[in-house]
Amino acid sequence: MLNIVLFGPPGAGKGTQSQKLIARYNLVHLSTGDLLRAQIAQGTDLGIRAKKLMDEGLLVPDEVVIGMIDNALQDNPNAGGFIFDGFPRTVPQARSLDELLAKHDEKINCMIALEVGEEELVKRLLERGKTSGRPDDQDESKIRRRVTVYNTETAQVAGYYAEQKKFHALNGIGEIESIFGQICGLIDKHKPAAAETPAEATKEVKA
Ligand SMILES: Nc1ncnc2c1ncn2[C@@H]1O[C@H](COP(=O)(O)OP(=O)(O)O)[C@@H](O)[C@H]1O
Repeated sequence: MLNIVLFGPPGAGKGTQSQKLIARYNLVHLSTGDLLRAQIAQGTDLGIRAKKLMDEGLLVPDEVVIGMIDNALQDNPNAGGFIFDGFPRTVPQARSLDELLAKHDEKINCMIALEVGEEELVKRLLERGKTSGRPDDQDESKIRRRVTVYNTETAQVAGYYAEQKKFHALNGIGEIESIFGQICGLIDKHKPAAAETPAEATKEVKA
């Protein structure tokens, strides 16, 4: 399996690049933002509680998103791998993700961070807010709060993956296709050599 964390502040382009990556590598896209918005649309208790926080640009509690990811991993036993988008957003979430993947004998292969400065993020999100219908995209002060939450609570997740030598940063400003090409270059360098594993395993069994 190929498991990638796509990382970066709100508006960095994670969703756009995820769509292209799932097609190229046959992966399942797990966006905690999308999963939460699905809960809101269904009017579940979880959705009602999460909506208040999301509309204010604050994070929902770790155990809520960790539970959703746990369920999603179990719901996709035959996936070729996953793109985690918008998750993990805190160090406890990153630790939990490692534990959940370990239960399935899996791990994160690489984490790719898209770097974009605050003024560009605000511009992009206000533009997205014109059509996305997302309350958190329509108010500049809420957008800036999301960027601040990213800088104070989420940015340290990069250090967690750097310690595991899995952190890679790319400039998120540029042509979508060019950024996609750079992401694919990194993935191709770090993806597991699928063909080698079974052959090695067979050799060991014989020996
Ligand atoms: N992993 C997470 N942990 C906590 N809250 C989350 C997480 N993922 C999404 N959220 C909530 O959902 C909101 C929207 O997330 P998302 O769709 O990823 O948007 P964006 O990255 O564009 O801000 C966040 O501001 C936060 O309130």
